Amino acid sequence: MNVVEYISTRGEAPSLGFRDALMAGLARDGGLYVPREWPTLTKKEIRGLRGKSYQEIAFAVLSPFVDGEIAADKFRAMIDEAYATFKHPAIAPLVQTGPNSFVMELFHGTTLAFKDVAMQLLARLMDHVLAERGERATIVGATSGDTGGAAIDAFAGRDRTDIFILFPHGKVSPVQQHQMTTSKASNVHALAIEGNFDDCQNLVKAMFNDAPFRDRVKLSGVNSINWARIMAQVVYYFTTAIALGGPDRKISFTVPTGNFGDIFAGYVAKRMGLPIGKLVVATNENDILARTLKTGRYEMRSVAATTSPSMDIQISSNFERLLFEACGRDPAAIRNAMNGLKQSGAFEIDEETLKFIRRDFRAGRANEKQVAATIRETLASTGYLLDPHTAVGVFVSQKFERPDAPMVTLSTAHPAKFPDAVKSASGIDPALPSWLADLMDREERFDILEPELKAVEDFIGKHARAKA
Ligand SMILES: Cc1ncc(COP(=O)(O)O)c(C=O)c1O
Ligand SMILES: N[C@@H](CCOP(=O)(O)O)C(=O)O
Repeated sequence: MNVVEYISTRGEAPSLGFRDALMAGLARDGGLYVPREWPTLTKKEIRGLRGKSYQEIAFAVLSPFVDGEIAADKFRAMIDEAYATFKHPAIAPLVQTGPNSFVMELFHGTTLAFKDVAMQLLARLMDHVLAERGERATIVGATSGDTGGAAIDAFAGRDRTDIFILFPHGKVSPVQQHQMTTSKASNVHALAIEGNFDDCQNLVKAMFNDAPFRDRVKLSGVNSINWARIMAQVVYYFTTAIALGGPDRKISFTVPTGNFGDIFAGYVAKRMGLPIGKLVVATNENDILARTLKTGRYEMRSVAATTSPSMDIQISSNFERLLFEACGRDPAAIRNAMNGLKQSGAFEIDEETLKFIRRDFRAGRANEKQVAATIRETLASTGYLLDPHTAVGVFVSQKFERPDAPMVTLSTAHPAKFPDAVKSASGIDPALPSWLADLMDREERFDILEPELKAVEDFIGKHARAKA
């Protein structure tokens, strides 16, 4: 029996070991996998990580989750390979922007967004498990712009997988679109869906909930519904806190938030024993999470297009993982909440559960004017150029800075991914790095589909090479 078992938030799917949870993506009852118990590191063990490289810390923090299901030397080699693709030796370097404020740059991977950090490792983990089992898989993902590019980059040309990325047609930045549509690899399929990100994500979940289809094409997922995505994102909370004096000092983090995966990884770091002050949820005008923390009512509204399109999201998948924690891991409560969401687009959070959430989390929103002003003012005062998602974070973080705990805002994307918004706010046209310099001239290849499950399943069924 595994020491670390993964259980579904909805309580009606089998519990799994690490490799099966990795390949499953979404649980068969529609829930999300979490470890039955959180592994912990003592303060002494965390102190022991001081002076170690990102890769060494990743190995120490992640091994308890992998739980011996992948041989230690192989896992270590995957970590080294994954982070050798990064252009900065620190992987997630820190930049000081004020006396006690910092930006953690997560955009030094090949596709210039924080998604590369987890995706490069995920692709290697999946490849390893598929090779070991002599199997193939069909990978699906929904994207509001960044997950798609990172997944395509990480899986392109891998012969055990075909990857199908659903993105909202016309609602991602031109750079993001080209990152998804110009791959020459025959196992890559970019699907422009006539809808918004939530439609794409609903389609992905519907495919997982269609058991015959799921089994027929051997479906697996690369969104943060997949536990391994969250797990890999836990590492940079540790590296950053350690660099700033942790675990002997509490550090707070502000996270530009959409699907709640990145900030949930911060919560996991805290549960593992890392002293974290507050975790601040920063939303753009699509502020369902900020409203929820304030009112206790999770209520969907229509999605507004903003200059931070990757966060134009209403259904934050990973909020389900936090709710599961906050309600005492009661799967029936999660099933009720999710049924409410499906039927009426809303659910209420009871007082106790809300109190639990508010103990660790704070939330705020930035409107479009505030985002542009933050880009402009940060450039003027520090010479540092923010992308619009990071600007949402920096704006919100200012409300929660305290003299007793350094505040770190996660910089989730490079400004060159969103040149129009950055130029209009700052006058600067940020250049793409050398390996992407000709990106916008590369030939595009994508298919356009209606947001209908049958159309998407038919397309995938026709092109996927994994067959039961
Ligand atoms: C640039 C950027 N910032 C922030 C987010 C929000 O992250 P999360 O969905 O993990 O909350 C996303 C998308 O997920 C993103 O692409
Ligand atoms: N902002 C994301 C949305 C999907 O998030 P994920 O973390 O669940 O993959 C994107 O850029 O696609």
